[in-house]
Amino acid sequence: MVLSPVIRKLLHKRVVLASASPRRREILSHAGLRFEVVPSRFKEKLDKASFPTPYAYAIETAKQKALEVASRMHQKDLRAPDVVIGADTIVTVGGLILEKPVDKQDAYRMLSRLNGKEHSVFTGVAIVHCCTKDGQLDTEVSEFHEETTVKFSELSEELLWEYIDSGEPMDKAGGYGIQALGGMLVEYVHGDFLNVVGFPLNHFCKKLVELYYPPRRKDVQRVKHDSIPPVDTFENLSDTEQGSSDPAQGNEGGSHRRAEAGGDRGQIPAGSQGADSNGTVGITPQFPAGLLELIDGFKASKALFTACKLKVFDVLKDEAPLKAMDIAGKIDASVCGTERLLDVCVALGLLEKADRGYCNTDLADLHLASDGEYSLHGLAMHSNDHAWNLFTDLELAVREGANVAFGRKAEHPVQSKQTKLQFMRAMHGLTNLTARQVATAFDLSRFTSACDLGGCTGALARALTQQYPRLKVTVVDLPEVIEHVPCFQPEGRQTERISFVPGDFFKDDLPEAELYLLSRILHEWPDDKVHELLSRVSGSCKPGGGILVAETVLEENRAARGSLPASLNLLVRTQGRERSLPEYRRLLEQHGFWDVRLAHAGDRLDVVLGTRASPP
Ligand SMILES: Cc1cn([C@@H]2O[C@H](COP(=O)(O)OP(=O)(O)OP(=O)(O)O)[C@@H](O)[C@H]2O)c(=O)[nH]c1=O
Repeated sequence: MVLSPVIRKLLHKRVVLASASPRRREILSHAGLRFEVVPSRFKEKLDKASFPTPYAYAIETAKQKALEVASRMHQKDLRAPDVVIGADTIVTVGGLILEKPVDKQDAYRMLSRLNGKEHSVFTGVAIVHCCTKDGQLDTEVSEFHEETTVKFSELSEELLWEYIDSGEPMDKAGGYGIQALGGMLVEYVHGDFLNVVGFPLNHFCKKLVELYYPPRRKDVQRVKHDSIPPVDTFENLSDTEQGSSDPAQGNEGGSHRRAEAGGDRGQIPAGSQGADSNGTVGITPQFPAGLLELIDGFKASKALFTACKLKVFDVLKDEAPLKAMDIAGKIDASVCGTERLLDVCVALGLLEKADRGYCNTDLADLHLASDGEYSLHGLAMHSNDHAWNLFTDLELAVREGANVAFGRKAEHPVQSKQTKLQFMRAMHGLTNLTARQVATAFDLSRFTSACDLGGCTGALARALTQQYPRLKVTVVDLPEVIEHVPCFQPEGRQTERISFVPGDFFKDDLPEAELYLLSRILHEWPDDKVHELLSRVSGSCKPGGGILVAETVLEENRAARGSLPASLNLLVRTQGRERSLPEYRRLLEQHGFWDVRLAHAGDRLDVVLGTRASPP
């Protein structure tokens, strides 16, 4: 359960805690936050003397920890998380800053300094909002610190050494852990206890309120005291779109984000304030810009699809800058229509416009032109030509359920002749973007043979053979898919360790392999077919062999990161569905796989690995 709506603001973002501290992880997960943990590699050795105050040092260290993780993840995934949280806790006494002791003697020196005295514990926190623009990482840092005063009792040498010998002091600032044995050393605490433990949760929530519910202009005029509400009013904050839900887009937010259609989110629209007879200003809701963006979302998608279909990004990849008139000539379209479409693409961050004409952004060059390893042109076209039509029947699919919809409307993505190449293009681009992360989510070096069922163009097989020099991969897919595979072979990069076998994994014998791969396959099928397939895999897989399932795994409350629209996609198109980890675990265990583990493989994909147990 999440008590604070402001924590809920982060639930649909990819949040990363840049810390190895188990205490921070525990405090934040108890608060209901969902996040990944990526410990920072930033070395804590900034020059303390160069900071005006101890907390300035802690804040800077926290910031560097978070920025290191943001930039590492951005380099690795080509996309940074939405929010990275870094923290640093220090203890100060008599003008000295104490961090974690390096050995027992150091712990003794620290504890002796604290013995019988008051000291301060500071935690600096950095909340880094990230966005990727034209392939570059853009960050916006919010930071704060919290101070707590702690007094130690007079402690004997014997007690100090006994405490040191317990091993507790070694990974803790100041050489003690107030939450455990160290609590016995403490006479009193003034301030936030959790701040001493390593994370000032209360101040963190206040900071989020400040970021996610920026004060409206009229409130700023009327409220003289601190505009951040005390923590006991968090529950009163509405979770509807009151003001910016994204600090990087709010009034105080970063200039790096696009301006909102519909105006400044933090402003009250003209004419919406009314004074009553007492002269009190009435409360009018803020302009729901986020909601309008959602209502208009389909128009933005359609503009992107149309520009892809008309090959605008291909034209501009070959030759740029070009004026609207020249582009219109090349794509055989009207000048006025083309100009409007191009301007929308500029507003969507897909094109750039200068005096000399329009150019692709890096994003469009990389992903929206139809060639290139990481092109998503095929996916955009598949969405335009198929998903779009199916979604017009979403209401029907919701009313009647997937089973009914399947019989009447759905088609297997590769069954229709006209669509199979386009579908292959869509899958190829998408798989290329995630294949390396799937291949490296677990160490698969113990396997020497793998079979990729429904492996389509072999994009995952290629990443696997690149990663594991001993591995041979057999790709099984329908004959009409395999027939087109040569169109997708990157020149000069064929490998003898990949073979393609035409076949139907529901009917034909599965090739022998130590590891079976099912990437984005299981979600396509209803439960009975999933059982049928897993039982065939289980029958072919020898004890000790493995099964690797790449899917978007639903979080506990079924809200997967950014993948909810995809689950509707399955509803309108197939009888399949996304599943949670317990569901995958149960499925695999039912078919004789044990030690089922999960790893994330980037933004929208997870990997589940199971090992074939010996038959009883
Ligand atoms: C005073 C006190 C500190 N701590 C721990 O001390 C570490 C501080 O070190 P840090 O450098 O801020 O963090 P880290 O553990 O190195 O992790 P990282 O964030 O990766 O740098 C954190 O763990 C805190 O909980 C306690 O557990 N209890 C206490 O009473």
